[in-house]
Amino acid sequence: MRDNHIYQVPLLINGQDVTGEGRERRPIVNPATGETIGELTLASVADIDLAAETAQAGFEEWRRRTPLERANILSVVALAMRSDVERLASLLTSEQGKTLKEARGEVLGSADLVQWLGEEGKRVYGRVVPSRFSNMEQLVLLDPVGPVAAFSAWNYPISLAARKIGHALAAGCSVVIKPAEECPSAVLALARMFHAAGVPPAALQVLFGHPAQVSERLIASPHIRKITFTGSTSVGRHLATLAGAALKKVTFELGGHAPVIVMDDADIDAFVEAAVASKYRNAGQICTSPSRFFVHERVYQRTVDAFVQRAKALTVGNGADSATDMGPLAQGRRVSAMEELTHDALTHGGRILTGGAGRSGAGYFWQPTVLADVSAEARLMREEPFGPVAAFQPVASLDDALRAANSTEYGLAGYAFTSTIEGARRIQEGLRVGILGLNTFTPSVPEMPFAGVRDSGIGAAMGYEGLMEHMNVKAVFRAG
Ligand SMILES: NC(=O)c1ccc[n+]([C@@H]2O[C@H](COP(=O)([O-])OP(=O)(O)OC[C@H]3O[C@@H](n4cnc5c(N)ncnc54)[C@H](O)[C@@H]3O)[C@@H](O)[C@H]2O)c1
Ligand SMILES: O=S(=O)(O)c1ccc(CO)cc1
Repeated sequence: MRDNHIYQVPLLINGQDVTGEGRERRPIVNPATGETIGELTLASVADIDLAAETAQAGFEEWRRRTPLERANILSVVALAMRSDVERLASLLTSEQGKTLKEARGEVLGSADLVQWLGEEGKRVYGRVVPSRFSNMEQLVLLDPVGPVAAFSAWNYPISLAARKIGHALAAGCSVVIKPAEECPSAVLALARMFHAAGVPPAALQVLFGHPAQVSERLIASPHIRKITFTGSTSVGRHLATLAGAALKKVTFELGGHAPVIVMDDADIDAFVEAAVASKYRNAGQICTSPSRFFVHERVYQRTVDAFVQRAKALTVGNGADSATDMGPLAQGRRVSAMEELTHDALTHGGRILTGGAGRSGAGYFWQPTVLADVSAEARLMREEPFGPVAAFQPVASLDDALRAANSTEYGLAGYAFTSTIEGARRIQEGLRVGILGLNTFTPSVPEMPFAGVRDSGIGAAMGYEGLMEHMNVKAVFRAG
């Protein structure tokens, strides 16, 4: 007999809840307590194939809507998200672990994004190119690329799903999304809001399953024309191989290991306040999280001391508790990763100044951690921690800082704090990243592209550039 308190989460194929007999299920766990709170249905191979085939029909229907109609529907979705913010936020907190305040911010930011994408979809113009031939017009038309297979991650379940679904629908594409199995409920609720607002059931479907099986099957499907993925670089590399073999367009938003350069002319107090808030946001589980701090030796000790003092003041606990500043990590395996990286940093000469341990009792907790003097050989300086661990290293000059910052293959976000124009200009030119914050840790906004370089991604999300990733160009020569 099933426990009545454990809820069921279905797949959503062509507008129908799919939970039926014979399908595998997996538990949904609250990371703050370790308790099973729900159960998720996993797609069969037949479910995956049906979703892909249905997406083709959904595309034919959705692409015929005008950009204005599509924008109006997305605007209704944004309103629904805002008015249901408390329900969505509490689903995020109970399945992902983040604080309710962070969860509300995620929902409201995602609503803004969905609305902005719909609006921007009205401005995806083609071009008239002056012709070199008389009696002929040369036009560049933009067509939606077709059904999209989207894979989103567990750190920002609503935000990442809203990005994937919002881009595809605003561009006129249909989408099959496979969100993270760990935190499914808020994304399913979001998908239902799109349908309620007027998106045809076949144009947006939600699959959960065995990730490798779902991606292999969808990427190979003749109906799917584009792949978009957010997750680790290693999985991205694997999906890139599959997409390459099938000649499908891709957008990949992968890992990052953001360097932070702090020069001796920076406003240290302002830096520390912003840096601690940014480092421990979402328990450090953000691809743009600042993680390697290269601080000029003249202000190193002062900076580290002030950072540690603020980090120690954070209250760690269940995200549902209003006193909590930082919730648990999303899964037990993230705690193991923090243990391994911290231990390795210590064996490479690093010093723990605060944190460095979990919490006794249930739940996947790891204290806000600061490590000083971590050597370049430590894994922590080369591998993305994706958790609440900050590593500090002193540097003697801006050249040294840039060299250290550019020493990994990642290239997502980077940050630098300096008060000189000359320093800012050298950093702008020298830091190998796709997103640069100068004297700020401002997170992503809808109107700016979000794009990693090197091992951090291919293509862009958000901004005009994100929509263009979902379009094909058609060159038309019209004679007569
Ligand atoms: N860029 C981001 O926003 C982001 C988000 C989450 C995780 N990560 C990365 O993930 C690492 C740790 O998390 P993880 O171990 O869960 O990473 P992961 O790459 O294994 O998983 C991330 C997401 O990808 C999905 N996934 C995994 N294998 C897949 C496959 N073969 N096909 C399709 N989807 C697949 C998972 O369901 C999960 O939601 C971190 O080090 C970080 O680099 C990055
Ligand atoms: O909260 S945001 O800064 O918008 C943000 C950035 C990146 C990601 C992907 O990890 C999620 C949220």
